[in-house]
Amino acid sequence: MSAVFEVNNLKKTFGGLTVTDNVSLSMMPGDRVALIGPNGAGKTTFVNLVTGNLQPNSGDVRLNGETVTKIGPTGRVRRGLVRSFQVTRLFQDMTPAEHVALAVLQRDGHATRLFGNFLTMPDVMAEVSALLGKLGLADLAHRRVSEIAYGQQRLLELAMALALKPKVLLLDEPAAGVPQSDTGRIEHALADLPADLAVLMIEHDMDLVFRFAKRVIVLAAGAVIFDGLPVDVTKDARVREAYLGSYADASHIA
Ligand SMILES: Nc1ncnc2c1ncn2[C@@H]1O[C@H](COP(=O)(O)OP(=O)(O)OP(=O)(O)O)[C@@H](O)[C@H]1O
Repeated sequence: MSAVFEVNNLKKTFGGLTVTDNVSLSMMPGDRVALIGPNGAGKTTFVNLVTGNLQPNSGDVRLNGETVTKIGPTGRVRRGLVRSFQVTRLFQDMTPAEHVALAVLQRDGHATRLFGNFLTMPDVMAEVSALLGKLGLADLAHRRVSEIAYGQQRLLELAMALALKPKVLLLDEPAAGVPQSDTGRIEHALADLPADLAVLMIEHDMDLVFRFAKRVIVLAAGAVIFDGLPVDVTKDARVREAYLGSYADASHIA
C-alpha cells in the first residue's frame, strides 16, 4: 500500500518567523492521526499549507503520489483532500438537505444554477438522505440551520465533507464548542467514518485524541517533535517540555 498523503520538508516563514519548520509526514489509507501541539505551534498554518490556502516557501505536498503544491484549494478538493467545513460558514437560512445537496452537486461538477432543482433530482436526494441519516440528522433535513443545535451543525459540517467523497479528511477540532451532552454523537460519527479514509484531526482535547487516534503527531515551534503511538506521547521528554513552556502543564497530556 502506498501513501495517500505526503508532506515533504514543508517550510513557511512569516517575516523572520519560521512557522512551519521542515515538516515531513505521510499517511496511508485508513490512518487515524491526531495533530496536537501547544498554542501557536503552527497547526493552523500547517493545515492551510496542506489545503492550498497558503503557499510554502519550500517543500511539497502530494496526494496519491501526485505533487499538488502548486494546485489551489479547489483542485485539491477535487483530488480528494477535504477539510471539514466550519460552522461559521454555514448559511443560517438554508436547510441541512440544501447544504449537503450543494456539496454533492459541486463534487459532480454541476453548475450551481441547477441547485434550485435538486429536490427533483432523485439521485442527489437519495445521497443527501443517506448522508444525513448516517449522521443522525434525518429529522432535521428540512429545518433551517439557525434552528438546529450547535452540535448538529458540526455533524452537518461532517456530512458536507463526506459528500465530497474525500480520500484524506482534515478535521479541525470537531467537538470544540459542542456541549458535553452532544459530544457522544460526534464521536460516534468519527468512529463511523469510512475505514479506508485517511483522517488527520487537529485536537486539543486529549481524551478525544486518545479515543480516536492510532497515531499522534506533535508540533512545537513549527517542527514535528513526535510522531508515534498515543501510548508513548505522554512519556516523551520533548513533548512534556514543549507543553511545560505553554498554556498547559505536563499533567494536561499525561
Ligand atoms: N499571517 C501571519 N502572519 C504572521 N504571523 C503569523 C501568521 N499566521 C500565523 N502566524 C504566527 O505563526 C505562529 C503559528 O500560528 P498558528 O495559528 O499556525 O498556530 P496554532 O498551532 O494553530 O495555534 P492555536 O492552537 O493557538 O490555534 C504564531 O506565532 C502566529 O502568530
